[in-house]
Amino acid sequence: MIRIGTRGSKLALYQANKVSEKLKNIGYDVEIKIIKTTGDKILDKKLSDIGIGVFTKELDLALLNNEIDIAVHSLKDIPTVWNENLIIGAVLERDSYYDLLIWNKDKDFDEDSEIVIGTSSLRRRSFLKFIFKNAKFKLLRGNVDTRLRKLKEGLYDAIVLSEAGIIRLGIDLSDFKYKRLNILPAPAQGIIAVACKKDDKNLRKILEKINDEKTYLESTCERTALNEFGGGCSVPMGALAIYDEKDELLKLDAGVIINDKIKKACGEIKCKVKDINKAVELGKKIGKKLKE
Ligand SMILES: NCc1[nH]cc(CCC(=O)O)c1CC(=O)O
Repeated sequence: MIRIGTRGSKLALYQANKVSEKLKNIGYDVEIKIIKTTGDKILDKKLSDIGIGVFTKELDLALLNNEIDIAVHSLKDIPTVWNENLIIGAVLERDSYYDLLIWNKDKDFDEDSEIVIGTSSLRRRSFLKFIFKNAKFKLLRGNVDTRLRKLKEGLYDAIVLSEAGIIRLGIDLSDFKYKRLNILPAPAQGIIAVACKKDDKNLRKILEKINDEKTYLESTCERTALNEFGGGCSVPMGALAIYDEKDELLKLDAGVIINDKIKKACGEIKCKVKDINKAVELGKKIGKKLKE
């Protein structure tokens, strides 16, 4: 029996169920345990103000205390410097990495409008300032349903959500208007990750069987760039790595906002899909470039 730990939100449960299905398909029994995290309890603050690992801490402890065997997370919620005894044992194939801007149907605005945009993410706010120069930003926390309800109630002119979250929840956006934003996603956005204890050799072997190698390579590259630049969720950094399997070429685009200016860096490296060291090398190089 593999005990899966997860947060209790609909999105988290969807993600845990997806991992559960994959494990069942290869012959394992699973059980899902719900654990509340600090990020679920504190709903009136920006994520960057609550601290690092707000969505993982309680699940990390449950892993270390052997109350669960694996924990399922959105990879973008796992800090790059995390816990030396834990490891990402598998990632699932990436879903959409786009951010969506969503607004009420009866509303019209353009890039010069003085609109109020709801988001709790420093990255989204910082990058969007360059598109909507006169926009004001208002805190928006809570699960995806709550956020859409607040938009409908008119508390915001528009809000930003990840397309992956919307698709996973099967949310019908036909009551709204929306478009994909042309901004760099959070490192590892749209990726479901499975964590386990580093010394749990048996479990790591099992997780290897459900791991998507291309996604693992890409997310390692993005997360290395974030780690090299430093700061985790408290820096407005976006990064997107894409591996072309035919050409065996890994490309990374990254950007940060510093003092209201966008700094961008990009690069590429030839490598095999299993060559994680090359992904680390490229991530470090681009992270360093951004720092200069
Ligand atoms: N910040 C919370 C969070 N963490 C992961 C997702 C969705 C899944 C993903 O983008 O990987 C979301 C919601 C959102 O950003 O709209």
